[in-house]
Amino acid sequence: MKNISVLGSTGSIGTQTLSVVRQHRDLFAVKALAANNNDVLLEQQINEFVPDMAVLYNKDAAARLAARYTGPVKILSGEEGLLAAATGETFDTVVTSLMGFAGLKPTLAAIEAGKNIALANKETLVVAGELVMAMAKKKGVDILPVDSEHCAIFQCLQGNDRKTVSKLLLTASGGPFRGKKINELENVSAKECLAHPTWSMGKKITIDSATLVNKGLEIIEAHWLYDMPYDKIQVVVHPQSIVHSMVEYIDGTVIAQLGTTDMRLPIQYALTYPKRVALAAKRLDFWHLSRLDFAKPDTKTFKGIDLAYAAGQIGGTMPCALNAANEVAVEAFLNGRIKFLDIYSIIETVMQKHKPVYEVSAAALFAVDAEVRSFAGALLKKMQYK
Ligand SMILES: NC(=O)C1=CN([C@@H]2O[C@H](COP(=O)(O)OP(=O)(O)OC[C@H]3O[C@@H](n4cnc5c(N)ncnc54)[C@H](OP(=O)(O)O)[C@@H]3O)[C@@H](O)[C@H]2O)C=CC1
Ligand SMILES: CC(=O)[C@@H](O)[C@H](O)COP(=O)(O)O
Ligand SMILES: [Mn+2]
Repeated sequence: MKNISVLGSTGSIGTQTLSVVRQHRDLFAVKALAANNNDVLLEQQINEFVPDMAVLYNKDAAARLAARYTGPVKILSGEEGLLAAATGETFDTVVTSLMGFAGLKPTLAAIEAGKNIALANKETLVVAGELVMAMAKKKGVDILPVDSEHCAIFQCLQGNDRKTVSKLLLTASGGPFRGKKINELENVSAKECLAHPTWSMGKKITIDSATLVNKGLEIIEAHWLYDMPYDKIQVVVHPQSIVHSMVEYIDGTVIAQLGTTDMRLPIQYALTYPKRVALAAKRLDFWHLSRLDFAKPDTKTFKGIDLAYAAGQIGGTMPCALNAANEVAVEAFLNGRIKFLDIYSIIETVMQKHKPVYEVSAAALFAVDAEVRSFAGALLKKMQYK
């Protein structure tokens, strides 16, 4: 039996993690749940899974829940609660399915407490990859990738000598605007951006897919997870999202992992590795799969990939600055305060201004994140349209 904590249980990855648990009550027990605001869904999850503790980061939401809940589960709130849900004694694995930089502190705390990490929160590795991987190694804990591309690569690497890898090939759907040119992107709406062609996901990552910043974040994530230099990580546009990623070896062999667009597959693999267990879900039907297409990404129009390569290669705290700028810009875009292409301008301006620090401690990262948010907030005031 694997005892798990799910941070971000009410979100896209969190709810799909619980769907995996529902299929395998004999394999998994949920010991902690954490979310931010959604007290109604969290209460349903508490009643269904009866964990030891449930956390709402937002104290008002936690107070709402505590006022009506009369059962046995301990209700906690705020950062203290979130850290308890990352480090509690009754679970050994933490699924980090929170969105954004908010995932860093609980992930570091979970690793420090010796928990294995099923990592969905890619921002953690983007901002603190070196720190997180070193800490995990020191503590002897596993960082198991949930992100579909990284889970695919993880599967393609099984049984082969890492020294014989020549290239990681990260596939990208290309997002809802694949094939469009800059002038066609100027006035796209948040609604159009949120219509991802192949995946159903939370809002922030869906906007990141439209800008291809998601693929940029995934390049940095792959760099740290697989200790791979940036010039050996290549992005390939694959609009069908069936090949989830590939590994090329020194003899020219390419191993790919294929599957449907169902995140329960990588979530489950991260939770059962090294075992594979059944998953009741749709299968690929190769008789009716008419084609698989591959192409070079248009990095001039969709600058997310090159911005991330630049941030990764500069190193130090530059990826942290890129991430904070992107989080501020995406939120502003979703709130109708800026236009789609402004997301790139905000990231570029922040990266031009940021002086990276190369002693990357957790404290340095929190300082950079706060500083960039404040600077990007000021930029927004100058450029917002309403
Ligand atoms: N969705 C997907 O298919 C994929 C997602 N990922 C990554 O997984 C992560 C989660 O994405 P996704 O599930 O789409 O995001 P969602 O926005 O759907 O869900 C985010 C979850 O995090 C919770 N949350 C946010 N902030 C806090 C906080 N401070 N404390 C506690 N809980 C918090 C939210 O709670 P509430 O509901 O109460 O607001 C919600 O449960 C991201 O890093 C994303 O990049 C990676 C690959 C695929
Ligand atoms: C499901 C998943 O892992 C997402 O990160 C997905 O890859 C997004 O699709 P894009 O390829 O459009 O970024
Ligand atoms: Mn992905």
